[in-house]
Amino acid sequence: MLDFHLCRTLGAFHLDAELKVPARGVTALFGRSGSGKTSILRMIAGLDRPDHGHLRLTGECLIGGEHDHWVPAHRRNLGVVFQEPRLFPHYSVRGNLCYGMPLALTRAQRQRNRAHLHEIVALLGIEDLLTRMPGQLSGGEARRVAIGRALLSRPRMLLLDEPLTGLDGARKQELLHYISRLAREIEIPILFVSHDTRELFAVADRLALVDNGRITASGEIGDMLSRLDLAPQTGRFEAGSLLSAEVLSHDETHQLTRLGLGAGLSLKLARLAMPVGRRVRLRLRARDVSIALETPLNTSLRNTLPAVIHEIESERGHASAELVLGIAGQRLRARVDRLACEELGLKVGLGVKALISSVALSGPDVISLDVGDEAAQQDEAAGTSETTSP
Ligand SMILES: Nc1ncnc2c1ncn2[C@@H]1O[C@H](COP(=O)(O)OP(=O)(O)OP(=O)(O)O)[C@@H](O)[C@H]1O
Repeated sequence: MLDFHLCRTLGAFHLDAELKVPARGVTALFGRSGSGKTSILRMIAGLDRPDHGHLRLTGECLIGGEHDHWVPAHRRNLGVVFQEPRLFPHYSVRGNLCYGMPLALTRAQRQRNRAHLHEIVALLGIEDLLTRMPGQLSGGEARRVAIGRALLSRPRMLLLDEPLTGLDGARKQELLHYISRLAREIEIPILFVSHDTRELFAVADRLALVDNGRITASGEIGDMLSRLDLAPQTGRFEAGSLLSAEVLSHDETHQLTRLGLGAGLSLKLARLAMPVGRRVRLRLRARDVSIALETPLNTSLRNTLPAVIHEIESERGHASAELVLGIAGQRLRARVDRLACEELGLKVGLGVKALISSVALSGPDVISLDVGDEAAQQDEAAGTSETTSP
């Protein structure tokens, strides 16, 4: 468990942040620029001291408590990666990686360190960079090395402060891929600071919303993104849902993949390079979900799912209304015209059909939840995975 209540006054800014979350998987601190995310992270890392408060990590008190503890940064055993990679310019990549590794006095310890180095280097895809100097690395490569260096010190938690800032689209996707892979393959919990919902979708398991120095809500990422009351903070344009699904089959003729949502429901989208049986997380934007009262005839939409309306929010001054639908025990957000809402008589408890275009969904909207995806994708490419027709 990560449990803190940290208070600090920074000029005119008052931080009073309280959070209790399980110390496993990826927890994202999400909020606008200037909301206080970095200040919270720095106090957790031990780089700044709160005016008062407490911090406990897996039972150990690092700040506050009965004896007013203050464990200094170097004794907290946390791996911290900032926006800037901060590598040592005069050390090679290998030198940087080995810098914080635990001292190895015996042969067995040296072997353990070596095995750990190989494991992390492979996980981050930096095998070919080991002899380079930091000045010869791209922005994304330097950040992967910084994350590797933090992990090799065997931290009990990894703190990432907007590690994707300043990278272009392709480099960002690449680094996100490595971070989400790390999150699934290492057992170290990650606290991830971000102000980009796309990053959250790709890596976070839990979300804590930071607003004006306070943590205003926290919870499982799918629940948080589908909560209408949090829309002003989670972002109206990118409003959507995260659904859990499983690859059921591929239709090679039409280049489609069928994903099972549970309760016998499924939806089709463009062919994914993932084997049958793969568990995935699927992002569906609210604006890509339409509503009908009956299953429409003669439509180009390939996905018609029975749903029940759980919530409706229609704000004056907006042309659209926000809906939360229940589908196979999951929450799905939809955005429809207010006029359509009135004309169709949509209300809470009504059974409807959710219509989703298969072309609204694409590869980047689907994240694998299982480890070893690359191997599976290579199998796929080699034609060795199981493939059936829908
Ligand atoms: N040393 C300081 N003195 C005065 N004000 C400060 C100081 N450090 C931070 N602040 C203020 O505290 C607030 C929170 O800053 P912080 O960097 O934690 O926000 P953030 O959410 O991480 O922002 P960003 O996403 O832009 O990095 C801001 O209003 C900032 O101006």
